[in-house]
Amino acid sequence: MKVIIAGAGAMGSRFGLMLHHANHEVVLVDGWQEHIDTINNNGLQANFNGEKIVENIPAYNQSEIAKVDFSADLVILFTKAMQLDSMLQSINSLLHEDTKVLCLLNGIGHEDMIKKYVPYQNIFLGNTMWTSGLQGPGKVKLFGDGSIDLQNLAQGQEQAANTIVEALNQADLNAKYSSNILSSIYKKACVNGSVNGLCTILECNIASLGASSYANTIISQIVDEFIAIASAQNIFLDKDEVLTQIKSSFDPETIGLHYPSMYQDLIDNKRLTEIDYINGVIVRKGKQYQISTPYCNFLTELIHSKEEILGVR
Ligand SMILES: NC(=O)C1=CN([C@@H]2O[C@H](COP(=O)(O)OP(=O)(O)OC[C@H]3O[C@@H](n4cnc5c(N)ncnc54)[C@H](OP(=O)(O)O)[C@@H]3O)[C@@H](O)[C@H]2O)C=CC1
Ligand SMILES: CC(C)(CO)C(=O)C(=O)O
Repeated sequence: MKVIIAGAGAMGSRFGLMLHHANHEVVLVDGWQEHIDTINNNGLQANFNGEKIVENIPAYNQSEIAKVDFSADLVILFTKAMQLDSMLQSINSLLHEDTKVLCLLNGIGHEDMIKKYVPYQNIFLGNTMWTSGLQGPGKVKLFGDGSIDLQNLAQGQEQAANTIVEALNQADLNAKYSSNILSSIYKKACVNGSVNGLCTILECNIASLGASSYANTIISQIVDEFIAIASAQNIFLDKDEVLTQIKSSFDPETIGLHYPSMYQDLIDNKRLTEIDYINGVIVRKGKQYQISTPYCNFLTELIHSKEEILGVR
């Protein structure tokens, strides 16, 4: 399959590398020129579960991708939420009528943005429990396991969704078709809404958060707020299932040693966070549905305060 990875940061690099290794024809697109140059000169270098590997994958700056002759079967969107609009503008001319576009960003509601650029029948939504971390331009550290859930947005595109699942599984990405992706996205957002903001404020990894005696109480309140907002939109979540998924992420054998992407953004790289697309969405929807969301509100305000203190905002 011919695949464009639109947003080749930590996660885009992981997916690009694994798909390329499985003989898919992959092109990486990103806005970070030093990263692009390093990949083109030295290959994409990875510490892959302790083993050093290099994949030679063509990489382009998003400002030049429109000139490239590459007719993709699949685009995987992996920017940060605040970069999604500009990436979609950059790749717009490469989307032909059959190009499927799969969104794997964290957060809620990205389909509203994607619909402006991509025909409805070509939009596929998903989420992933894979992790990744950039160690510098052209270098990623990959460990642990993960999974992907995805579904077609438009009715009648189930077969196309299953073709994407198959392509991802050829690369051992552990994908499965979801019959209720909106619920799955909310479930994943509960994980991010709990661990990303808290690990960033507390400056710890997921395992240390889980070991704190306060974690369960705080996380239970946050999850209640996500569930209330989801049910106001007829999206139903089982709280026990959600809490089990969150608790499984505490395990150092799964992703407990991972520092969430929000920590990587703010603490490691002094970049803005995606909080407005995770807990912030719950706060905004809470106002709309008149549902009180004090924990999400407080966490969103704390993260914005930290962005200000660190001179990022
Ligand atoms: N990291 C993870 O483990 C996981 C992340 N996700 C989600 O996947 C999506 C992509 O996240 P992720 O891959 O972590 O994003 P990254 O922060 O690694 O990369 C996103 C973009 O940020 C820019 N960038 C990143 N680091 C630097 C740097 N040091 N200097 C300059 N520019 C930089 C690059 O684009 P540009 O230069 O154009 O700004 C890059 O494409 C997000 O929605 C995230 O929440 C989901 C699951 C796990
Ligand atoms: C791995 C996980 C689930 C941790 O919250 C994530 O999505 C992230 O780092 O943003």
